[in-house]
Amino acid sequence: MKITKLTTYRLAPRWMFLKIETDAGITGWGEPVIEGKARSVEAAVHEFEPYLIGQDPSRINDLWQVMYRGGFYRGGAILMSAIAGIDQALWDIKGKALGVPVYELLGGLVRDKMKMYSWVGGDRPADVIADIKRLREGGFDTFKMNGSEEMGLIDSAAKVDAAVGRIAEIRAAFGFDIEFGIDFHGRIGAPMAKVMLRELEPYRPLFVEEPVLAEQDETYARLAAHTSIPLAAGERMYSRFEFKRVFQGGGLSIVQPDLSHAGGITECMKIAGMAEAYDVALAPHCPLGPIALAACLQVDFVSHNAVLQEQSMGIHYNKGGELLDYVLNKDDFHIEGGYILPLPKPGLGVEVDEARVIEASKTAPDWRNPLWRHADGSVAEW
Ligand SMILES: O=C(O)C(=O)C[C@@H](O)[C@H](O)CO
Ligand SMILES: [Mg+2]
Repeated sequence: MKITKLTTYRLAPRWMFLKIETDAGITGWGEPVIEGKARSVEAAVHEFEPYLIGQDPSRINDLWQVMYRGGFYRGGAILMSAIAGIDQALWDIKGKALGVPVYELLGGLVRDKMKMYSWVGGDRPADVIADIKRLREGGFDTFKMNGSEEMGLIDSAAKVDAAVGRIAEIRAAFGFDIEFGIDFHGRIGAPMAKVMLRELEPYRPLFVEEPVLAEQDETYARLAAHTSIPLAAGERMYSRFEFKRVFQGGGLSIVQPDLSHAGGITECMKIAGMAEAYDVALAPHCPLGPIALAACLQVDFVSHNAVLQEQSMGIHYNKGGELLDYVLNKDDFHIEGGYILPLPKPGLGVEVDEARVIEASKTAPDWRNPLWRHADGSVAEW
């Protein structure tokens, strides 16, 4: 079998799908994208074409190494997201060619169902109580929300109290019958992270995510020494070589590699294994589309230390497109009681509605995250 064509489709809400065709008529789909830089990733995918056209798609490991090492420069959000989507599509082809789901090629199921969580609130975490109530009726008992709005490197007790007050309201409304992660989203710098973690202790969140920006990953261990709250990060780390430093330095209880940013299934399987060796839990990041989620699930269902899976149903970013809009086999994404079952079909398990994808790609938005500024006019982390 030979790779014959790569086609990319940017489409609402902020996703990009990649279709890889072969001379055997088997097609694989991937989701290479960086939110807000889809065009850059699209260019990167097509710059990899000369390494892929005419090659045997079953040689995923060799093609991965060629893409990673063959161009001298390596790593980073754009190139690793391009490799991620190509890798996903190659695994999709392999599974379809052999007639089995990818998790069978990775050694088979370690669990019968996978725990999911739902986002509540938006960019500015306002009223999450109503969201939690609604989603609990749908069977979810685990949630995630932004922990604060803009936060200065040093900020006021009032700002801290406003952020912590929202968490206190959740516990007052639901007690400890629900679990939630608090995403600091990199908005809180190292000085205030210590303050916030101390004030959040009594409310026992399941985890705090991106307690500082990935570029301050040496801080994780220092923060972990000050709090019992499990710390999580990983969506802005792009290879096992970045995660290596975090495992060695310590401090993270949960790693959240993104299957569409960190080199795909091939790379995230290696990250998952490294995490297990350090007794670190795996909770893949996935605020994206169905192919990205399907790739996450393939890794979740074969990784002993996978504990939680993010999914984007109802997420505040999904304006103009919802998780399963471009999926024909919607029923296979069977979520019940906050768990999802393994996707049964060969490959990644997603039957893409290609006609709808092509149509949607004609009006693809150039999504960008908002640019926030502090009261003094300086740029604020979003
Ligand atoms: O889902 C998460 O944990 C996020 O922090 C969302 C963030 O990754 C946005 O997708 C960036 O545009
Ligand atoms: Mg996050």
